[in-house]
Amino acid sequence: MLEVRNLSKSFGGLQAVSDVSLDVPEGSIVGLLGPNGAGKTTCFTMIAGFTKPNAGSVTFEGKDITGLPPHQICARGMIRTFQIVQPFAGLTVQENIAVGAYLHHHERQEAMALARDVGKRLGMGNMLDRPASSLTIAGRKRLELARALATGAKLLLLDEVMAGLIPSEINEIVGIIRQIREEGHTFLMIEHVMQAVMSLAETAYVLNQGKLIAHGPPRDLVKDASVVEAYLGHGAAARLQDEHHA
Ligand SMILES: Nc1ncnc2c1ncn2[C@@H]1O[C@H](COP(=O)(O)OP(=O)(O)OP(=O)(O)O)[C@@H](O)[C@H]1O
Repeated sequence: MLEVRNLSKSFGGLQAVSDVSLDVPEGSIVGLLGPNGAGKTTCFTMIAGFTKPNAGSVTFEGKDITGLPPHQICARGMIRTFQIVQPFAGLTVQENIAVGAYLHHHERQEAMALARDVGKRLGMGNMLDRPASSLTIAGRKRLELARALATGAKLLLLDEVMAGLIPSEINEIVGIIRQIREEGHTFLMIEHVMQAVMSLAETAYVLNQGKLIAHGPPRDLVKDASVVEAYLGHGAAARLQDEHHA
């Protein structure tokens, strides 16, 4: 569904993303992992059209979308969410979800009806009339997912949707993502919460210093020496092995 080929981006002298290629098959959940500053968000901004790559291509459902602006990419069915959710504080939850629905439904009544349906599907039925400013962080994360779904997106790029949540809230969002996937959606997710990646993603790509260093099932990646070293520093894999044998 999504094919990223040889994507690169530099900021001044800093090579933030270097020759990254990845695939997201339809119906899958794919993780994008890596330590802070690895280049994950920069990849997202290029895939979703917020930043133009210096080189490489992005193909969505067989069509080249490299360099298209975000609203055109969104209209084709791919949307990104943001780590820090900033709803329109003066609007209700339903009105906030409707902001997404307006992409394909220009009549207020239709957009609001779709927003109500999506909100209910995501367990927000009893909060629709509340001001968005009253939502907890977990509520805001649900709202962000609901607004993304209301655009009619088929592929969702989730940027650290679990960040700032307590374990019970993480479990709730994991359940919601599973449900959305079963409804036929596809995900590429940046995520630091390994418990969530392990239980959701079939496969994940690991970036370090802008380059892809590994990819495969998350269960294998956490045992991969290059991945352990990227997160914990040079020599960490050997030290962990020694401690394990001691
Ligand atoms: N607009 C920008 N201008 C200059 N440098 C940037 C810009 N955006 C990102 N960078 C740099 O590019 C590198 C990759 O950043 P990026 O935000 O993509 O990493 P990340 O993997 O998403 O990190 P985190 O997990 O901390 O969000 C970092 O060194 C960052 O400082």
